[in-house]
Amino acid sequence: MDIISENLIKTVITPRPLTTHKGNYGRILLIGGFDNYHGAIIMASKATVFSGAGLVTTLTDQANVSNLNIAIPEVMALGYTKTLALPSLIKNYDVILIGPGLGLSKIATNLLRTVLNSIQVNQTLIIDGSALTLMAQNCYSLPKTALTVLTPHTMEWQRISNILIKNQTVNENQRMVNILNAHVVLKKYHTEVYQPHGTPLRLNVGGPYQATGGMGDTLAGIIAGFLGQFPKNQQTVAAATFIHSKIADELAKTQYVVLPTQITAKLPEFMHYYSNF
Ligand SMILES: NC(=O)C1=CN([C@@H]2O[C@H](COP(=O)(O)OP(=O)(O)OC[C@H]3O[C@@H](n4cnc5c(N)ncnc54)[C@H](OP(=O)(O)O)[C@@H]3O)[C@@H](O)[C@H]2O)[C@@H](O)CC1
Ligand SMILES: Nc1ncnc2c1ncn2[C@@H]1O[C@H](COP(=O)(O)OP(=O)(O)O)[C@@H](O)[C@H]1O
Ligand SMILES: [Mg+2]
Repeated sequence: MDIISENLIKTVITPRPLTTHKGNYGRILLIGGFDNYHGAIIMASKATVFSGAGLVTTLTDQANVSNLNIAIPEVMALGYTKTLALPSLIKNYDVILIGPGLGLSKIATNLLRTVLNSIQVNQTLIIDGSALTLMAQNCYSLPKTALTVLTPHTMEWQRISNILIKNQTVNENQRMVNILNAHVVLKKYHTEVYQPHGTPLRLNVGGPYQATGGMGDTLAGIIAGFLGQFPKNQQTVAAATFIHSKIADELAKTQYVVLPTQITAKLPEFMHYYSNF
């Protein structure tokens, strides 16, 4: 088990070549924010934009569109309708994140199933929150993509892997990661980042001041933003995970709790620091 270091993050976050444009920094599609979870996808979308993604589109509950537009006008907001042609929409994106505030409704299940059936091998898929629970409930298999990243908390991992929380040892987790053939960010105190048949990485930053609803939605958004612009590998997933909790640690020097949106607001400053580090 290796520790995720500041050295790793500086190799991932590099200065931008002068002639690049938004098309070079990822076309990201986020899907979520239904039922009473509208805020989750707003937090995820904000985090994706603030982490530097080039073009961000968010598909959410129709009733959430104006709130999303007000919260983060850089995002192209799409309201869900029954006539939505999701398979042809998905084709336009490099990275798809599904799950923050998706809920467990029939609409949510249909959206997830369509994503799993439509995604192509050159695309990256991130599955978070309710989408993980739906995967487990419906016994859905993971598709073949360039990279699939699951971002469960320990209960979501129990549902997906059938490994009880008390039995979630590094060896057991790695065994299941190999079977699933997906990257897994197992969120907890000292989050672990797994890749199939690889060496697990452990975070040594972060703490209970992060125990606020939306903290994981925000992390999922950062991972999406990072995978849109940096190499699609475990180091990039680990760098996103590191910066999320590193910012929290900095804020926690003077704050009892750290809010997800405060972490997001600090992303550009911390990315600037690490790009020149
Ligand atoms: N503002 C919004 O719109 C927000 C929307 N959100 C959205 O809500 C959706 C449902 O996600 P969820 O994680 O809240 O519920 P669910 O998967 O049923 O887990 C609950 C069960 O798991 C356990 N458990 C929970 N966390 C754990 C942990 N870290 N480590 C270990 N155990 C943990 C917990 O245990 P207990 O609290 O009972 O001790 C309980 O048994 C999802 O789409 C998400 O994006 C939220 O992000 C909040 C802000
Ligand atoms: N005690 C803790 N120590 C470190 N990180 C924590 C702690 N409690 C929560 N977190 C972090 O907060 C996030 C919680 O994720 P999750 O439960 O999915 O949140 P949500 O679904 O409400 O957005 C994870 O990134 C996790 O590592
Ligand atoms: Mg979550």
